[in-house]
Amino acid sequence: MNDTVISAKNLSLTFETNDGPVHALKDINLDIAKGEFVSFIGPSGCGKTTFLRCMADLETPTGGEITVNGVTPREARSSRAYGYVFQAAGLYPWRTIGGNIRLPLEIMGYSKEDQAKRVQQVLELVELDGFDRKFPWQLSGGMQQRASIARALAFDADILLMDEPFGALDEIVRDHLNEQLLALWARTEKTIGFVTHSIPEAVYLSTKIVVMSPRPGRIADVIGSPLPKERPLDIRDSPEFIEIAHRVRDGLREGHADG
Ligand SMILES: Nc1ncnc2c1ncn2[C@@H]1O[C@H](COP(=O)(O)OP(=O)(O)OP(=O)(O)O)[C@@H](O)[C@H]1O
Repeated sequence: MNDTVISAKNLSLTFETNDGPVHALKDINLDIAKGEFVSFIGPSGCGKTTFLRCMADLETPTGGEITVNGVTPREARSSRAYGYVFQAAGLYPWRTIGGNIRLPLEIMGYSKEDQAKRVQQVLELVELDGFDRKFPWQLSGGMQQRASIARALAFDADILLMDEPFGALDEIVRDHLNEQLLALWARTEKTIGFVTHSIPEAVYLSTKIVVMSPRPGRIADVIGSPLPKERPLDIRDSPEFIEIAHRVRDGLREGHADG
């Protein structure tokens, strides 16, 4: 059985700018299997966001190939294969939390009844039940980010692409959201692509960590995690965790040395 969900082969993307070409991605080869939690980590400008945007059909590669569920990102997008969570929660302030989550469902033409059912389901998944009538500004930053995850989950896509969703939050809130995201992933068995700058976050969440390096943006190391699926927060003190974190750090250092 072929369970590859995302496959990049010699994927490249060069932006033509006034200052000359920027090689945001060069010869990226990576397969992501169904149900994996894959983090992308690397210094600013190494192409993490660009890679995620290529998967989501928000950017067009200039070389190589990328498929999502065996088809082009464009086709996958029109079959609603993925939900996308941006760095900032990006909720509309004039819509309630329920209204924000409902928006993609309205656009997709779900019935009113189905919309209400799905909003309720995803609010429960992110532990925000009861908050559907609140406005975004009535919620904390962490709750807003959860609402934005709920919005990406609303149409039940199998793939969730998340671009540094917790970057702006303090560490305690982030820890809590990391735990909740892992629980949600375990429950829903979705395939997740996750951009982060944090080594502990990448190691805690992932089944696979992709270390990237800049100029040109490329993959420096791919680290499979031997950690069990069940991960209490204190797993971060275990020797296995610390060993993977070291390897990620080494990969990041090598990338910097090249630059
Ligand atoms: N639309 C664009 N036009 C020109 N250059 C771009 C564009 N988008 C990204 N880049 C450049 O491509 C490179 C990769 O950018 P990208 O945002 O993917 O990096 P990143 O690893 O996600 O960075 P960060 O961690 O800061 O978010 C950078 O040099 C960036 O300046």
